[in-house]
Amino acid sequence: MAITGREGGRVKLVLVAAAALIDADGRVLIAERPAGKQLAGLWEFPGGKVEPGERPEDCLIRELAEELGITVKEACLAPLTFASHTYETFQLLMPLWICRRWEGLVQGREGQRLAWVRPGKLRDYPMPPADEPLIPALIDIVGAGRD
Ligand SMILES: Nc1nc2c([nH]c(=O)n2[C@@H]2O[C@H](COP(=O)(O)OP(=O)(O)OP(=O)(O)O)[C@@H](O)[C@H]2O)c(=O)[nH]1
Ligand SMILES: [Mg+2]
Repeated sequence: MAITGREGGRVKLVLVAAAALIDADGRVLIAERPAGKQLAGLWEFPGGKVEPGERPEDCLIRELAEELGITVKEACLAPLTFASHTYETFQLLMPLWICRRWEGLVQGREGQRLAWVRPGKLRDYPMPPADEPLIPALIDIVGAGRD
């Protein structure tokens, strides 16, 4: 049988590379999607769409520089888990890497608000539906946090 989407039609697959940056206190960085973008106001992991012909790791390093102003070495990215979520108009496939080392100061380069959050508190921040299933993997690897 042919591979079909939820409606029985063809599915548009969108590949997004994302990172969970972890600080020395075991907090995870999330960023608020700016007004005007799809899913505005929701908190997400930094990252973005993989361009045609681009390696996902190169995409993530590029997006972390563009969005946060930091330099990340590929050796400092470890695969953690992935999201596969059926949105109305596309199928999101989003590998999530964990990163504990980077160069530079993390800043919201695109005007987005940032928050460093203990994994056990991530549910206090509204996230895209694709992201909720990723939280247990973060709690497993980092711990829920003290408070
Ligand atoms: N970066 C990121 N995108 C996510 C997450 N969860 C999630 O559903 N998405 C979706 O994945 C897609 C990636 O979008 P993006 O806006 O980050 O892509 P981008 O950085 O390349 O921006 P652009 O397309 O505006 O240039 C969006 O449809 C977004 O809603 C997440 O945790 N992080
Ligand atoms: Mg992005």
